[in-house]
Amino acid sequence: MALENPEAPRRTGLDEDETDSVWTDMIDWLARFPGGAGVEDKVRLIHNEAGRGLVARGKQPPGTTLISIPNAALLNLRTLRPLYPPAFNSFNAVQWLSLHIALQFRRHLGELARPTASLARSASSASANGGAKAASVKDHAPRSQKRAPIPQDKYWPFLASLPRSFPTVPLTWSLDARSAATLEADFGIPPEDTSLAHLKRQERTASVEKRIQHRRRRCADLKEQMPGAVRRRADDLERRFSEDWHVVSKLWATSRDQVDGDLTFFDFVRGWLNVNTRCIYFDIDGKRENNMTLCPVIDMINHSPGRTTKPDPRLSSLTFSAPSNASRDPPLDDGDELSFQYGSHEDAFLLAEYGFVVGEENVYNAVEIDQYIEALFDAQGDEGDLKRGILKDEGYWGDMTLQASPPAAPSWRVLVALRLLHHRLSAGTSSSLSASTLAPWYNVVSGVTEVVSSANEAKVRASWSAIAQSMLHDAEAGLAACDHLRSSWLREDKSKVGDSDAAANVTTDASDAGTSDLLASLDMVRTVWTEQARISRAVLADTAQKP
Ligand SMILES: C[S@@+](CC[C@H](N)C(=O)[O-])C[C@H]1O[C@@H](n2cnc3c(N)ncnc32)[C@H](O)[C@@H]1O
Repeated sequence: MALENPEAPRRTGLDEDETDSVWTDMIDWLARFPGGAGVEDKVRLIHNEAGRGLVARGKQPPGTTLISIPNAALLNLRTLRPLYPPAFNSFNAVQWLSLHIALQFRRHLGELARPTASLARSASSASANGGAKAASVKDHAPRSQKRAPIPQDKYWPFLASLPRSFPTVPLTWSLDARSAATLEADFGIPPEDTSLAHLKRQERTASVEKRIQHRRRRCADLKEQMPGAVRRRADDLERRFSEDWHVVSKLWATSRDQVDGDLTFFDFVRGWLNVNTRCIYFDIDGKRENNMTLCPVIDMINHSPGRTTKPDPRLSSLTFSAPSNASRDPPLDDGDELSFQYGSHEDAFLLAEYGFVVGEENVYNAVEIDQYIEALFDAQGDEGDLKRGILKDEGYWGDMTLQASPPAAPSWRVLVALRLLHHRLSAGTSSSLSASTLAPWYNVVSGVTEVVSSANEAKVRASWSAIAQSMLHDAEAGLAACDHLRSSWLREDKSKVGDSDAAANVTTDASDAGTSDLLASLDMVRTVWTEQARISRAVLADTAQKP
């Protein structure tokens, strides 16, 4: 769970008609809580390239409280615990919230099929400019709710507003790229899982099977185009997801008779991605990892890099206010979108965790060069290993980047590593090092001197410039591969539309094939490559200017 920045929330997007009724129901439900009325007095819901968002109703004076959601309407460990038997107490917040959403989706919505759900929805989910609304609630009509309510239904009017698919999140590509049998094996899904059984049935249904195969291929293509930094983060997210699924499904297997409901793998995926993209830091006096909450309405606020205004927990509510006089965030005029910074995150992180990118405006964008630097140390053999150990001991190993924001340059950590790399040790010192051998380097690290030596500095510069060149080369190859893939998808879709035109009563077309969400995803991957190229070029240009 990406909670290193306490202010981080997470994601969504819907079709307008459906959203509006779901939104109205949620606002009515909130009004039943003491302090929960008047949510729409100062804000209103909009739909834009980020999915849904909130804008100010009228000019809002600095510091005005715009939204105030009572603590009782927040969904977190504190409010969830009373709804479940003690057997579930061992769950952490992510696991419990994900399970709860999964059970509620299944109970109120029934089968949320994968991947045809995203196929059916995808055409309307991506905006004309190539952005993708994160998800839709229109995937499935709600089941009629004739059954008697159970305690766990308490938050349904809020949960009904949550997205049910996350087409631009790499975890979705990774799952959609696999067959039911592979998923079953990879995630230890029990054979009786109804969502997997549904997918297996679809795989055997001639009319759907082709589209599933088609999407599977494209998702595999998308995965292949991911830059290393996205891949690393996406792998990490998948590992966290998988661990939570195992913990929850294991306990569920022995305690399912204590709670009304059916847990399925794909519902859990949706629950987990909602938690990961929408939770807001909120202190419930628990372990740090559990200090998080889902929060109606405030979870509709989108991300803007650099904003300092954040959701603000008060004694009995979670609030969001117009930027204060002291803030450098722009004041809110009528129709201006509310936003805050989910964290100081680069696009690779935003894509892997939340399914969107910002592009050039993201001041945190940087190019990861750990692998390249590691290779340079490897090439020095024992001496390189020794130096790597020193960097680790001193806390300088890893997280080495080329940075865009000004001036474009390698990070301090890169300089520290490269200065040590090029500070050659005399023969025989590779097993034991005296302080004096390393003194010139330590002097630079501690700021006593600026460079180890001019010769060392020249080699350092040559290294980083070679690395930037290599990163630029990789980025250009990545961009070309994305463009090639895009053209081949479009060509393939065009020929499909032609085929279906020819066979007049065949309904399959490009939109059915889920083209727009995949294209939007590809554009996001492309943006990360574009940023890598831009930053590498800027570093090279800056290097060239220096004597
Ligand atoms: C907390 S929700 C915000 C509300 C969301 N837009 C919705 O429709 O429910 C976070 C999600 O919104 C979308 N999002 C947030 N900020 C964005 C941005 N600057 N650009 C594009 N999408 C954004 C992403 O899908 C993200 O995962």
